[in-house]
Formats: sequence, structure tokens, C-alpha cells
Amino acid sequence: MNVGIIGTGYVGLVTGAVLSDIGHVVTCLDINEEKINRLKKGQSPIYEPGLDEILARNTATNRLYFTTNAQEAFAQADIIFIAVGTPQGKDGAADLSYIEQAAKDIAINVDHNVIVVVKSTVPVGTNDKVEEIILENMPPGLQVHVVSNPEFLREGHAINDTFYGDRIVIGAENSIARDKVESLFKSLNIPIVHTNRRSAEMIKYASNAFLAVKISYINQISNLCEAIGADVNAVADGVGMDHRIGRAFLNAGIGYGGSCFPKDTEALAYLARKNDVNLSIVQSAIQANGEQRHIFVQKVISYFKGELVGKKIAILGLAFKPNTDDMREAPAITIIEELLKKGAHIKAYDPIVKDVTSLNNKIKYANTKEQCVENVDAILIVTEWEEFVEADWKKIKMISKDAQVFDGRNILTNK
Ligand SMILES: NC(=O)c1ccc[n+]([C@@H]2O[C@H](COP(=O)([O-])OP(=O)(O)OC[C@H]3O[C@@H](n4cnc5c(N)ncnc54)[C@H](O)[C@@H]3O)[C@@H](O)[C@H]2O)c1
Ligand SMILES: O=c1ccn([C@@H]2O[C@H](COP(=O)(O)OP(=O)(O)O[C@H]3O[C@H](CO)[C@@H](O)[C@H](O)[C@H]3O)[C@@H](O)[C@H]2O)c(=O)[nH]1
Repeated sequence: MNVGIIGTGYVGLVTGAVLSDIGHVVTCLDINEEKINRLKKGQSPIYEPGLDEILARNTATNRLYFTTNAQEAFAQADIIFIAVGTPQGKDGAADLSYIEQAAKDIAINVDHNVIVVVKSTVPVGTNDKVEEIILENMPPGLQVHVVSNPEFLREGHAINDTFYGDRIVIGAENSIARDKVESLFKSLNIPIVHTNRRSAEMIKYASNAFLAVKISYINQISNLCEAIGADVNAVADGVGMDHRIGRAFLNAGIGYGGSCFPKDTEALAYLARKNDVNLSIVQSAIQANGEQRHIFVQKVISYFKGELVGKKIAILGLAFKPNTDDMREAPAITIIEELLKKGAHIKAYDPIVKDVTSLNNKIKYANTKEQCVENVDAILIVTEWEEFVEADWKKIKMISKDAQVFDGRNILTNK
């Protein structure tokens, strides 16, 4: 099939790469010229394991194209995906301006009947709105069907998650459009969930919020474990062996960050408030997550008896999680800013993130973890990169002359 994709971010680009890899002809559209120019030169604008190879393979076989021209992207398209951002807006609500613009772009640039698939994470009712906008603005006589197909990939595992996902959710009001979207994914052999558009939109938020609640729960249990002398890793292992609970997302630490959980939990809480529904569980998870990074900083402050002025602190890990270069809502930023405010000097090392615009000129960057921990008073583990998990910690402690280690990801329990 011929597919157009609006937005070449983590979701649009990975979706485009995988759909071309399973035989479709895909044209990816973005308004960011720099991104498209890089992609045309064969360079990925994001760090995502395995992505470069798939991009190279499918551009070489003429199944994957990149453009900033909407007419070119939609000219042959049977199906157009919307994969633009839905950042946090006012009062926690999702900002739908990119979605609305994408819908208008489709309406004024298509010259044939089309199926539009909304892959972005959007509040319940948005697919209806997208259909309305397109119908209002497209040439008379043309038809559009909008289908909801939320995305569940994790950054750092995006390719694998797309090829081997747990489920593909298709929310449709029209059975012909539904079947056509289903046939697009057929060769992936992933279980399909059929539902209406509103339920599909809700599945995405309910999934993310559940995972966020799970993390905040284990983090609060971890605080209690620390107070009473229990080991949260052992507790999580024991609890997680119950198949009704499961071990995944029970890793305690400094809390969740990233481009999804923070904004999606806020958007769901906003939706509940707007509809006068009590969603205090999600609200509490958000609050607990905000507190968790302050609790971590407080441990450092207490260790130095409240006096951080001039203290040299090494930060190991900047990205919000391993295997990504994404710094959106990374706990590292809040933690570093709080330490800077207290007068500490910060040196940071991350295997992939080499500078953070908002922190530049305020902190130093090291080229290696060894360089980072030289001549410091404390070491903070902020992201659980494999490089830190597998490191020779005896050597790290020796280089740092036994600087105090604060393990924000509980990776050193058995070391
Ligand atoms: N990042 C993830 O891991 C992930 C996973 C699942 C779902 N989601 C959801 O998917 C959506 C996209 O997320 P992302 O992280 O890929 O976003 P992103 O910010 O990385 O990328 C969005 C891209 O869309 C482009 N864009 C915006 N308006 C456009 C327009 N009118 N025409 C063409 N291009 C346009 C932007 O320039 C940008 O490159 C969001 O709703 C997000 O919540 C993200
Ligand atoms: O046990 C855990 C698991 C995760 N995290 C943190 O939670 C955040 C999110 O991690 P993860 O879910 O692995 O990454 P994302 O790429 O943000 O993926 C989430 O958000 C995406 C965007 O909606 C969804 O598609 C995915 O299914 C969902 O897992 C990160 O800060 C992790 O450090 C923990 O603190 N403990």
C-alpha cells in the first residue's frame, strides 16, 4: 500500500521505517527542513537502536521517501498517518494545535478519497474532531474516514516494539476503513484489538497511566523499605513473581520522565476533572513522581549536612532512560538544577547525550564515566545505562577516592 506519514519524530519515523520494511511504499512528511535534509542524506535525527539500518535498507530499495512537501507526501497515499506531537498545554490538557494543523494540511492537499490514521496520543473525542476538520476543509465530493491507532512503542526499544508489539489497537467507525488499516499491519502477526474510536483513544491513556501508577507505587514502597530496613529490589522480585502483578515497571528509583508519562497522566487527570470524575489514583501518582526526585536530592543535601556550596558532584546519566537521546522531562534536569541552586559544581557524563541546551554554561561535561568521577565529592547515578550497570564499581570508587555514591536507579544493590 502507499502510505503518507505526517511527523518524523520518534513515532512517525519508526512507523515509516517499519511499514516500508514490510513492503509498503512510505513517504514521510515533516515541517522541520533540517530533519528532512538529514534524513535525505541517510542520517537519522534521533538515536534509536536499529533504526539507521532499517532507514538505509528501505531508502536504497525505493520504499521510503522524505519530503517537506505535503502534496508530494499525499499524492499516492491510500492511508495517511498523523504522528505529530501532542505536548502538555494549559492546565495539563493536551495541546492539539499540531493535530489540528495536520488535519487542515491533509484537507487542503489531498485530491482523492483517503483514510486518515491518528497515531499520536490524543484525548477522547479528538478523532471525531480531526474528521470534522478534514471534511470541512477538503474539496467537495471527496471522502475521508478517520481511524484511531494509538502507538505503544518505548523509546530505546522502538523498532523491536513495532515489529513485536503486544497488540495493535484499531478504533474505527467504518468497517471498510478498519479492514484496510488492519491489512496494512497483517504481516506483523500481532494480535489486533478492534474497538470504536473513543475506546481506542482511552486505551492509550489508561495504559500509560497504569504504568505510571505502578512506578509511583513501587517508589513509595521503596521509601518505606528504606525507612524500615527492607530491600526494595528483593521486594519487587517477590511481588512481581505473582503473575497477576508482574515484575515489569516495578523498578524503584527517581521516578518516571520522558515525553509520554508526565504529559499523558496530566492529560488524563485533566479529562477526569473536566468530566467531574474522581481519578485521584492518577493524581496521586503524578504527585508522588514529582516528590521522588526531591527526596533523592534531599538525601544528598542531608549527607553533606545541608552545605553543598563548592561540593563537586558527578552525574552519571542525563537521558530520561537508557538507549535514548531524549531529554524531554528527564529527571536529571530537575536534580541538577536543584543541586546548582544549592551551590554545587556539576560534572555530567551520558553515553549518548553530550549537551543539554538548558544546562549549558552551568555544568561541565566529561567524555567518559572515569573522567566524570575524578576529583568529586559525590556520584549520582541518574540513568541506568548498561555502561553503568556493567561498570567495574570497585575501580570507579577507587578513581573517585571513595566519593559517596547515590544510586538513583537501584543498580548497585548486588555490587
Ligand atoms: N515518543 C514516544 O515514545 C511515543 C510513543 C507512543 C506515542 N507517542 C505519541 O506520538 C506522538 C508523537 O510523538 P513523538 O515523540 O514522535 O513526537 P516528536 O516531537 O518527536 O515528533 C513530532 C514531529 O512532527 C512534526 N510536525 C509537527 N507538525 C507538523 C505538520 N503539520 N506537518 C508535518 N510535520 C509536523 C514535528 O516537526 C516533529 O518532527 C505524540 O502524541 C506522543 O504522545 C510518542
Ligand atoms: O520500572 C520502571 C520502568 C520505567 N521507569 C521510568 O519510566 C519512564 C518511562 O519509561 P518507558 O516506559 O520505558 O519509556 P517510554 O519510551 O516513555 O515509553 C512509555 O511511553 C510511551 C509513549 O506513550 C508508550 O508508547 C510506552 O508504551 C510507554 O512504556 C522512564 O523515565 C523510566 O526510567 C521507572 O522508573 N521504573
